Amino acid sequence: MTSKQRVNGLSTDPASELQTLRKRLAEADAVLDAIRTGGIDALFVAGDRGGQVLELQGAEHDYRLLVEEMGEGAMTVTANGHLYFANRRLAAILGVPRDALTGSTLAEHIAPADRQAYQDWLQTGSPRPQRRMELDLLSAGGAKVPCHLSFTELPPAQKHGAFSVIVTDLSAHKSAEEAVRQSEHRLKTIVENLPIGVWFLDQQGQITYGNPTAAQIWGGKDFSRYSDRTGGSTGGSTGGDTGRNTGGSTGCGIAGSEPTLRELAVAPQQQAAVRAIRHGEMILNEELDILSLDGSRKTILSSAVPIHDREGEIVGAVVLNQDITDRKAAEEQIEQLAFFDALTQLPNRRLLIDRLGQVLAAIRRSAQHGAILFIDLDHFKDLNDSLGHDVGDQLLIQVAKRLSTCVRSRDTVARLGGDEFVVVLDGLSPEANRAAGQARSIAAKVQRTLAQPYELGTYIHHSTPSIGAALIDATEASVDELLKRADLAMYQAKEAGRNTLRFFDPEMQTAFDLRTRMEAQLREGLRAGQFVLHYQPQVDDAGQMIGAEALVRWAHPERGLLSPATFIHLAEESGLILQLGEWVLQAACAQLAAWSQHGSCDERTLAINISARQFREPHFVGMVRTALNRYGIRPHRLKLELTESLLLEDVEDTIHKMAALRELGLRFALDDFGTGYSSLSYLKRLPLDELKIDRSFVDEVTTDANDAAIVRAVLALAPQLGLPVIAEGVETDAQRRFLISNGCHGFQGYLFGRPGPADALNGDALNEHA
Ligand SMILES: Nc1nc2c(ncn2[C@@H]2O[C@H](COP(=O)(O)O[C@H]3[C@@H](O)[C@H](n4cnc5c(=O)[nH]c(N)nc54)O[C@@H]3COP(=O)(O)O)[C@@H](O)[C@H]2O)c(=O)[nH]1
Repeated sequence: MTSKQRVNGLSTDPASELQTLRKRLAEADAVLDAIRTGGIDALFVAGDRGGQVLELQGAEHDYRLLVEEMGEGAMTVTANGHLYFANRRLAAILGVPRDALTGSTLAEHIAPADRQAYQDWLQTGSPRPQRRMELDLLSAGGAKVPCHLSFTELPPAQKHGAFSVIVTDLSAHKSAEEAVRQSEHRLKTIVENLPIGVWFLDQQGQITYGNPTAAQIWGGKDFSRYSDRTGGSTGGSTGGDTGRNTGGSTGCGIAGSEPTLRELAVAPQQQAAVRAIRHGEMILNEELDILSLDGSRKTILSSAVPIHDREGEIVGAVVLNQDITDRKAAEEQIEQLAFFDALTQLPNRRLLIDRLGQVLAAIRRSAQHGAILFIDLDHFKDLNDSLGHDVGDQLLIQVAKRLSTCVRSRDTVARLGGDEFVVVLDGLSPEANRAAGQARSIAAKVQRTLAQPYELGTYIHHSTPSIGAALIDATEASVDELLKRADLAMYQAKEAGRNTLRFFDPEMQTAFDLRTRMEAQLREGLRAGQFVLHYQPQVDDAGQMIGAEALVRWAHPERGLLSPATFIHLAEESGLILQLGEWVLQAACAQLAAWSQHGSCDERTLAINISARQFREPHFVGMVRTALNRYGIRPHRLKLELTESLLLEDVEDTIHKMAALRELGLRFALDDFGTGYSSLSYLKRLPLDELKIDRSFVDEVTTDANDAAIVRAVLALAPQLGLPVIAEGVETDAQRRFLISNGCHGFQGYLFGRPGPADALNGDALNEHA
């Protein structure tokens, strides 16, 4: 900007002269100020012979430019606090035009709360000391602008007591600082509240920070105290290993010279932090068992990451600890439940199969032998039934303990369920005979040990085991097959009179293979609908058909029509009888429904055989009810044939189920009567409708006096029990006549008709023998 001012000559009037002088002095002052502040580039000095223009140049001009262009605000202030110069930057900071700043007081630009500090300095007598202050200035809109102000008194030659102020706007700096502060706060809040223990360690391994979770994990309230007294370094040993992978992996493990800390520690090379600091290793999720300061044992996951400075030097480490004690306990509990029997704590079937797999693999490598002992307690069921399951459980627990004492710790003792136990022996002789001898002597020991009396509460119990043994060799037999072999041998032991040992042999193997094949075929047969029902008539003494017995047949695709004698036993053992029995029930109901369509057959009853396993099924009653409803059968037309042994198996269950079925309207026949040991008083408790004299008595009833006597006795007794009798297996007319003469009115046998398809039931044929 260019402006020119003129200095005029003086007037001669003293009063006006004084006034003019004053005015001129004020103007001069203003000019000088203008020169100082850069408002003037050139000066016209008037003289007698005109005037002269003086250009303002040089250092002062440079300084002025410098002050104008500088990035800081700058002002000069009179001794009493009025601004007489402000640079562009200051005007921008305050948002006030420069002209408006000149003449204003500095105090009015300072926020009220900060004014006093400035006032105090202002009132210090001249020369004032240089002073720096952080104050909030006020912008034109009244907003606070955080600034740094540097006050410097100007040399007295310039203006007495005047001072300059350099103003730095701290807004950006402050908000950056605030952002950093907030970020730090956020981070700290996160770290303090993390459910993971976090440690910071310096290069000496001293703890510089530990969050509350870290303290909690290690049972210390304030871990920082350990860092004060350690004097320890990463190189220092901190104690020995206290157990399985036991160790301190945190800073306290490194830094501690405290006895308690020594207890926590393990060999330094095991400590994650030490390895991170010493070797720059990054360690992730090492599982460690620790002893924390409060004495509790914990399992933690420990990770450590080295911290580097800008030059890449390791200056410490950050360690993370996660307490997984509860998780481990839960995992162990799950494993316990999944792999161990809850009653005896022995390995269960699943774990046994796994161990057996390992033993088999080892045997294939080593050419040694192993053996499986399949142990079943004799008459265990009787104990359970008579004294209750609690007492039975006590026996099983004691058996489990005794078994474990009979074998080496490397052998496996498992409980399969019920009263079945399995012992797996490995490391037996490579020579088969010797290995069998070894297995035999261990089995004998088991037998002796289990035969000792048991104290079951106040009761002394005697129990014996039946043991099946199978050698494990390097052949291709699978784990399942090996188990089945031992199982089979155990059944042989049972059949041999119990309390004995039987070895699986090759003949058994052939039978076993056959059985396995048959079982698979049976399963397939059921799936493919290969079963049919044949019907054998039951007649009265006039030869009139009163009903029939349904007898299942297997239409085997290769072997033709098979008698149930060849497969019922296997179906029962394999459990397939449940499926087969249900099919028979449905097919019989369907047949009864079909007969209902023909008025003459409408009153026929149909007897079906029920196996014990089927009858014991919890859903048996419901299954029968469903079948009756499905085919709309009048229940009294269906007769269930139950054997004596079935009825005696679990008396209470039998009575309960029979009563439920009787309520539905079903009828019952006692099959094979005379072959068992039924007590008559007991039979009276059962809701029976009919006795079937077993075919074995009928067979020789005319030739064998004993059989004749038995049959007579049964026929004499039955009316007293209120039960009609059917004699089965009647093949000759002589047999029929004997039976009729002794009061029998129901017959079944080849004499009246062989079992055959439904449409072969022929009333005329029956009448021949009437
Ligand atoms: N759980 C189930 N068991 C069933 C079922 N079907 C049959 N069976 C049982 O299988 C066993 C053998 O039955 P099967 O070969 O059919 O033999 C029966 C008759 O054919 C035979 N019988 C009948 N009359 C005579 C005769 O005059 N002589 C002679 N030698 N045999 C004859 O007797 C068998 C009937 O026995 P029973 O059941 O005891 O009345 C057999 O035990 C059947 O029970 C089934 O579906 N489920």
